Amino acid sequence: MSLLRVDDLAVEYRGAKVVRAVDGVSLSIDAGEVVALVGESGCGKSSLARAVVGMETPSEGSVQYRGRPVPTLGVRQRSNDFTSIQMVFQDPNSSLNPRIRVGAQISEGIAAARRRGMEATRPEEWLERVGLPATVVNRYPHSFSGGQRQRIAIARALAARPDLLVADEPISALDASSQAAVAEMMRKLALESGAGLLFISHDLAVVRLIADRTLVMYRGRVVESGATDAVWNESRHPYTRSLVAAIPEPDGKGNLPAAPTVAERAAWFDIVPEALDRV
Ligand SMILES: Nc1ncnc2c1ncn2[C@@H]1O[C@H](COP(=O)(O)OP(=O)(O)OP(=O)(O)O)[C@@H](O)[C@H]1O
Repeated sequence: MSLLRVDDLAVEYRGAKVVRAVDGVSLSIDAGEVVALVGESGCGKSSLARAVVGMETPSEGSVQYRGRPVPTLGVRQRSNDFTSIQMVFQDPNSSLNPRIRVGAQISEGIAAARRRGMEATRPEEWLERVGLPATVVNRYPHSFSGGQRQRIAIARALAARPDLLVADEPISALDASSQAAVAEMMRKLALESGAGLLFISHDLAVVRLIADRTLVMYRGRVVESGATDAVWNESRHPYTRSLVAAIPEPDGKGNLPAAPTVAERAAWFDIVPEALDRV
């Protein structure tokens, strides 16, 4: 059974006119798998993510987590079963409480894991895992940079020991130099705990670095999906080809590069593989 299964999902917003933001999307994610959802702004990625975590009610179709329908958010928060789904948003300020010390916020995640019978961990451990010193545990969010705050939001989500982590544009608010490293860190930490990761981004270059499978979304529909390297090297849909073509070509001849190795990917982003262990 898949960890997450989305079947023929539609999400509509009803105002003066009906906006069909997600239009018949199906996907599945297994434990230990990183699946990326890419597409331009407004194509429906956030609407899909919100439906996956129960923040949006499907107009059609279904979202099943471990074979059961995902309940709406209020019900989910009261049910220990569903604290095993965590979400990281683009803007860490929307998920961190400015009046609570970061260590206490990470402890909320730890408490959620404890309620599901997981062993106790300390907030300092999670800070160190996301590349921050344990000594910052008693500071408030305002004393950190935007990038550091996002690391704290990721630490809090991971401290809840999720089986499924849904990350909606988690790196787009970070400065360019740390985007790839934070994305790689999320992959590493999610997989270390055996979780599945749905990584949403408009940036195919970073997705190429971390995702096992990629789905390309265009105007509410998935127009292409498959192993990331196949989507990269053998994309069929013109929209995917335009996304791929927008990324600088390493060979300079207009040919798509062959599937890169992990070391090549790391080099492409100027990451020393050892450095990935430190972020
Ligand atoms: N609450 C809402 N009410 C009405 N329309 C909405 C609402 N939320 C999103 N939409 C519309 O649904 C469509 C998809 O939006 P969505 O935010 O899901 O896309 P996205 O790919 O995540 O874009 P972005 O990367 O800019 O967040 C857009 O046309 C958007 O204007």
